[in-house]
Parts: sequence; structure tokens; C-alpha cells
Amino acid sequence: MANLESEQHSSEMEEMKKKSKKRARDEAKKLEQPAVDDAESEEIRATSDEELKKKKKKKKKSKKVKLEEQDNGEEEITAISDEEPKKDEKAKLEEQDNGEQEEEKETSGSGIMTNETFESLGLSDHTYKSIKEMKFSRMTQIQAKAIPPLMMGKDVLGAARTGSGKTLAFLIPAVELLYHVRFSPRNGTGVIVICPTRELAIQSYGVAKELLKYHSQTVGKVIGGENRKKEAEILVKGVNLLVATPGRLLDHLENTNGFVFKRLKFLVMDEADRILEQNFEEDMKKIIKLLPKTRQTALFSATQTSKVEDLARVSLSLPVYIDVDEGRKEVTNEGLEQGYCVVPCAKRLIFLLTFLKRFHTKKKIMVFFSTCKSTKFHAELFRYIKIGCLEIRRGIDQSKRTATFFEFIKAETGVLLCTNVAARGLDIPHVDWIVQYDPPDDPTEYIHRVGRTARGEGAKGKALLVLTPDELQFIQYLKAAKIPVEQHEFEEGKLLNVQAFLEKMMSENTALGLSAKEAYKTYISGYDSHSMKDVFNAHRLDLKDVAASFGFTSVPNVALKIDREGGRGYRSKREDAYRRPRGGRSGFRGGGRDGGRSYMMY
Ligand SMILES: Nc1ncnc2c1ncn2[C@@H]1O[C@H](COP(=O)(O)OP(=O)(O)OP(=O)(O)O)[C@@H](O)[C@H]1O
Repeated sequence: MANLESEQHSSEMEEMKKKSKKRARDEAKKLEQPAVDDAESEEIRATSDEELKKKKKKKKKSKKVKLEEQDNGEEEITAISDEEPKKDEKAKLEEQDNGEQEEEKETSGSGIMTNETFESLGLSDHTYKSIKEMKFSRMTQIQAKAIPPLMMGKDVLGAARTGSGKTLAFLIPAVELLYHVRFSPRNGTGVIVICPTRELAIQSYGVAKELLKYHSQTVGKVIGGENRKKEAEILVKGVNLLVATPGRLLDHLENTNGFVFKRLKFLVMDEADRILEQNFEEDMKKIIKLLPKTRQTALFSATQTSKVEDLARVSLSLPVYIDVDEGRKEVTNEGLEQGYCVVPCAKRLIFLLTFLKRFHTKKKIMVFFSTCKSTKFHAELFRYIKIGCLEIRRGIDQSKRTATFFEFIKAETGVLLCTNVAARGLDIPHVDWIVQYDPPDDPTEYIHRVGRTARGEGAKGKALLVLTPDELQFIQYLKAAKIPVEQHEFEEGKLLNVQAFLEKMMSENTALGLSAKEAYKTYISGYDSHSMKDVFNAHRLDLKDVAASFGFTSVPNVALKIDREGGRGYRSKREDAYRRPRGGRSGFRGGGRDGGRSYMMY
């Protein structure tokens, strides 16, 4: 049986190689030959030796394994276990890949690695050399399943858990395609990768740049918040592989004269379910209308919604459906220890403060908030009381956001306060804790947030969800979505006794008080727009308790706009909401709340 399978596999691989070469020959014929001089293409490639050296240095640093001191000196504050997450799992994995350890891991239902090698794909020498330099030799499951059909030119709808290597699964075929059809800058853009957030686009662009390091093809990014004019100049020179966020991409497609995209061969939507949500939908409709229709398309995400399926049905041609984790008992990663703590609303702030005070110099922690203003206020407050922290949210200048992103990537320990802009796709090494201080909008969002830790084979991490007693029902939704969460005891006696101190500070510090008011206001309106009204109902909030959680002694005098219906009607912030976290139901079939709608516009 094993032999039969492997024979079948090698004949499939042979066929794939043949087809991919034939496709490349056909495509290359269609393209005009390179007519741009080397100096010009060098300039656009932006992969100078200088940058490469810097990157290698950075990579080495991030791989460095720090042995943290055992934390015996301090008194336990909460019942949350303080066992060391192993920071060296990824390094270990890479060592194995190098052949430094003899034992090869078997492909298993739960592991993400396979025994299939990148070498077996018959990639171009240039691409293979880059992959070797990344120290990867074996493919993850999504890579082994998605790369061959993509290299044959097929459309793919791919789902695999967070941190399982989806980025290379679409970027390797993209790079190979550009190479085989001999794209040059004057041919314009041959591949577009759309990402929902700026940081994710920057990260994917970085991986694409590494893969294209030995190729002559050019790579670039266009993202909101960056210098539009500079981007336009680079686009006009010819960017073969373009990574973009939707709004800025649409802007260039519509307004940048000389941006050549009529030869687009391959469109990728990373985090496709997010890209097809309400706030991107209009842009996406227009983008798809403007792009050439004859092209290959791939949609990837760790979670799928009916919208992605609808798009796949109407827009992909005979797509290959890949669901690596179908049938798994849990949708989150094995190395992830997930807990929740039921904290009375009025104690929320001191709970968080106690947690951060204890861990902020020893662990790498991401804390999720529901609104920008709340993130901003907590960052100001924590810095004021000497708990150092970084923040990523909308409303911060993009260059600062990018700098913060890279600072946190490099950090061994520290705290990042963020909104959902950091929930998806970000590959930040060695995050120990994901704290969801404000609850996610639905289980799907929960999965992406906790997916920022325990990434890759064997990696470990912890996640803590803070819920008030009124929100406890959310746990049932998580369990129904195959997310295993354990309750941690809330021990009030172990909280820092600082509520009165905070309230005094807030009344004396006008700037902080104002920021707290804004945060309080947006917290409540954000709560009111929550999609799961049966669990998160703004009308059940005790405003005095909420005020205490922002450091107020009494309810601040601010105008609140909340839904007068009292949450009886179901008002969705998100189209697909919580019903379809991937894994909660198998495969890609069936409709969610919008299951009956058709997305012919794509
Ligand atoms: N074949 C491989 N062997 C070992 N490590 C790999 C391999 N492929 C990718 N990785 C590493 O695994 C990590 C996660 O990869 P990636 O960011 O592509 O995950 P993802 O599936 O896109 O996650 P998310 O759903 O959160 O976006 C990265 O650090 C990447 O470098």
C-alpha cells in the first residue's frame, strides 16, 4: 500500500513537473522578452547585499534561545500556571531539518510536518537555494498539499491551522511561475498577494523578498499609510510580485498611470475570509473587476466562511480544496495551553495590571483590546506606572507601527498592546502569552488571536481569555467550535491592592483622565456592536463597574450611543460571525448566516 501510494505520488510529481514546465513555456511565449537593463532591475529588486546581511543578523538574533530564570522569588498572584513555554522548539525543528538530529518525524494527524522535501518539488535552483538558506528542508502539510497543484496552474482554496506555513505554500509557486515565464520588470505585475493588514503585508513581502533573492524578478509592496507617490514610481518601473493591502491596491489600480497589471497570472488572497468581510468587500469587488479574468487564483486562511466558499464557487475554476486539518478534534494548536478566567467587571483593570506586573519583564506577551482608544489609554497608563509596553493599532503613524512591529519581533520579553490589526497572520517569534483582555468578536477571531503563539511544529504557548460572569456563555461557543479551554480560578486576594491609587491618579492627571474617558466610551460602543448579542449585551453592562475598570470612582459624564433595541435584534459587525470557525464544521460546504447569497460580482 505504502509503495503504491509513493509510486502514485512520484508519478503525480512527474506529471506536475511536466505540466508546470509546459505551462511556463506557453506563458513565456506570450510575454515580451526582457528589455530593462540590469541596473534598473537591480534598483527595484531591493534585495541588496547590505539588506541581506542585516536580515541574516536579525534572523540569527531571533533564533537565539534565551534560558529564562526560574521565577521562584515572587509570590503567586493568580492561579495561572507559570510553567516555562519552550522557546527553542522552532530552533530544534530547524536543527532536525538540517539533519543534525537523526530522527525524522513521521507525518501524523496532529503534526504539521511531512516527510516530503522541498527538493522533491523540482524547483528552480534559485528558489531552492533560498529555501535551503531559510533552513527548511521538509514541507509542512499545507505546503505538500498546495504547492504541487498550484505549480500545475490550478486554483486552490487552502485551509490549515495558524502558524502552519501557508505563506510559503503560495509564495513558492508564485516565484516559480514568475521565473518560468521569465517575467521581467517591463512585463509589469504577474502576481498579486492581497493581505488584510499592513503588518501582514510587510511580513509576506519580507518572505517573498527572501525567496526572490537569487532571481531577477522584482518584488514590491503597496500598503496603506505609506508614501503613495514613491509606491507609484516603483510600480511604474515594474513590480513582478506585488504584496498589497486592499485599499491601497485599488487606489493604484485606478489611479497610477503606467502600473501594468494586464499580464497578471496569479492572484492570492491571504486570510481570505477576512478580506471578504464587510469592510473590504466594496474594494475587493472593484479590484476583481479591474484585474484580468484569465488568471490563477488561490485563497488561503486558517478559518473559512461561506463567503470564501461562495467566492471559490463562482470565481475559481475547478478549484482544488485543501483542508489539512479536517476532522481534527481541536482547531487550535496542540502546544497551546488555553485558559479563561472569570473576573468581575470592576476588577478587570487590576487583574490585568497584576498579571502584567508579574510577567512583563520575564515573558513576551500580546494583550488584545477591542478598540483603538482603549489600547491607547492602557498603553499610556501602563507606561505612566512604569510597565513598559508597545502598541499597535489604527491611528498610529505607519512608520511608527512598522518600527514597533519589528521591535516586538526582536524582543525576548515585553508587552504588546494591540487591537485586531495584530490578530491575523503575524509571525512573531516566541510569544509566551496571548491575553484577550477584551473578548474577541467570535470564535474565529479567537482562533486567529491565539494563533500568534505556539506556531509551528512542537511549539508551545499560553492563552488567557478574560471574561466577566455575564460573558461566560462564550465558553460554550468556543467548545462547540472545538477549542479546548480550561478555567483558571480567579483569586481576588492575590490581586494588587491598587484600585484606590489608580482612581486618585486618574483624577489628578488630566490627560490620562481624558484618555480614560475616550476609552470608556469606545469600549461601550464597541461592546454594543458585538456580533454575539446573546453573550455580549451592552444593556447588561453595569456602567459603574465598567467605569471602575477604567480607573473612575463614578460613572463618567460622557454621551453614550448604544443600540436602543436592547440587543433583541441581532446586529452583526461581521458578516459571517461565529457560526463557521473552520473545524467546527467539516470541509467547505454549507452556508453560514449568509449562505444563500451569491457573489457573482467576483
Ligand atoms: N517547511 C517548513 N519547515 C519549518 N518551518 C517552516 C516551514 N514553512 C514555514 N515555516 C515557518 O513556520 C512559521 C509559520 O509560517 P506562516 O507564517 O506561513 O504560517 P501561517 O500558516 O501563514 O499562519 P497564520 O494562519 O497565522 O497566518 C514561520 O516562522 C515560517 O518561517
